[in-house]
Amino acid sequence: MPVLRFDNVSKRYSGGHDALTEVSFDVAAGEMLFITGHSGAGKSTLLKLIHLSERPSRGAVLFGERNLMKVRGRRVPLHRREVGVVYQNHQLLMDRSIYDNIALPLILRGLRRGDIGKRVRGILDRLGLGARERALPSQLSAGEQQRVGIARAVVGEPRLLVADEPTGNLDPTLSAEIMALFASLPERGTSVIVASHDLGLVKRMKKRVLVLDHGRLADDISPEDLADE
Ligand SMILES: Nc1ncnc2c1ncn2[C@@H]1O[C@H](COP(=O)(O)OP(=O)(O)OP(=O)(O)O)[C@@H](O)[C@H]1O
Repeated sequence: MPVLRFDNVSKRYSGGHDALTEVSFDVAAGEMLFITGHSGAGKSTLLKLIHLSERPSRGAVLFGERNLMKVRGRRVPLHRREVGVVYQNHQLLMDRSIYDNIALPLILRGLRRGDIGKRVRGILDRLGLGARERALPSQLSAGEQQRVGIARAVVGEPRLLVADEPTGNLDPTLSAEIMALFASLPERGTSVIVASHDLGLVKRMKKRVLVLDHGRLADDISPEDLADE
């Protein structure tokens, strides 16, 4: 069963603008893919439908067997536990330490302190931030802050990670590092969807690419086809 299915999804914003039109695709468990397209093509809107910041106007978004149309009220935060989100502006709590920023989702979930410590330190070490856990976000570089945002999104071991232009502000070396980190998540059971308009980066990763054009799915390119270009 796919981890995610878009079934003929359209999204019209209240002003009457069609951001997505009849978009259908599946994401397999353990798959990583990119969504690309021009500015305004609908990439962010598509991701917002997955973590329920927006709702489709027509069609269905299925997360495993869950029809997201039916997820309302108290069930929204429960759904979001299974979907990690990485933004370009990582929205860290600037007055809390790196450790606290990453631990927060686990504290909210009521995990035991010992378990939280193990998980947070594990992810900090993997991201090369082990020595910085007591630092404040303002004491870190932009790339380090972005890694903290990613750590926070993956510390709860979500089934799906969605990232919206996650390397937008970063230099090529850091972008490559972050992409390598994303690419390592599927083997740990997390599927990954990355929206990016950086075509060079998307091509280098050699993953499946969905191309949006004015809200329509214009292409669904397999990694093999990318390699041939
Ligand atoms: N809240 C909103 N209300 C009305 N229109 C919106 C809203 N959010 C986005 N749009 C419009 O929907 C279209 C798709 O926007 P979206 O942000 O999904 O595109 P995008 O591909 O992510 O663009 P970018 O690469 O510039 O971030 C755009 O024309 C945008 O102006």
